[in-house]
Amino acid sequence: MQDPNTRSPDYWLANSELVFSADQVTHALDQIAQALQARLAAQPILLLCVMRGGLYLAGQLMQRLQLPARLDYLQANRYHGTAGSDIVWARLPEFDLSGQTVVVLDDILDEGITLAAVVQHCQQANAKQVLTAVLTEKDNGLTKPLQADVVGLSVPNRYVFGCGMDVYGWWRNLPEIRALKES
Ligand SMILES: O=P(O)(O)OC[C@H]1O[C@H](OP(=O)(O)OP(=O)(O)O)[C@H](O)[C@@H]1O
Ligand code: HPA
Repeated sequence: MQDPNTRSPDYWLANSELVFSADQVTHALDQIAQALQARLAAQPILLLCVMRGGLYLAGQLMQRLQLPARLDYLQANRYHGTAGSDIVWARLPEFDLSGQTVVVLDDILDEGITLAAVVQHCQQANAKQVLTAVLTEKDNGLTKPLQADVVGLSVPNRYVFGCGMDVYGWWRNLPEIRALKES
């Protein structure tokens, strides 16, 4: 079998199916922003983007949230190709989280291990409040270590990509969400 790392970006498009259109994603982004706005009112917040996948959601929400926000990021890597493993912390936030209202942003809550570890980090750094928002949650039937406060879209129990999520590094920039075909 061919090494998936050597596949062309077009291969992944051809071997996938649409799950949510760009319009559906836009609607979900509007709803995430509204839900956060309702919970936070005009409170100053620190947006904490979980790189790399959270970048798309963070960029979209920054255009929608009308409250005083600062931005920081961390990088937690857990997936190699389509398989999860232990978290490798490539970067921790630069801001002092102590006393802050932190809004953690990520592309997907799959097994929940990454988001739980990020929330734990914020709590250990004495954040005043930690809210979590994910663009998608995978409907995989697992008992997860946490639930996100705000979830945009529920995706099927398949490997999905687009809107921040990659398939072997490709297509984080896709404005729609697609799922790999089951072989
Ligand atoms: O709920 P979990 O099973 O922990 O999976 C979710 C995490 O997996 C992905 O990160 P990844 O490690 O692939 O890094 P990336 O953000 O650079 O794609 C994704 O961006 C989430 O952070
Ligand atoms: O289905 C997925 N797609 C992209 N990234 C992911 N990280 C965990 N699950 C996924």
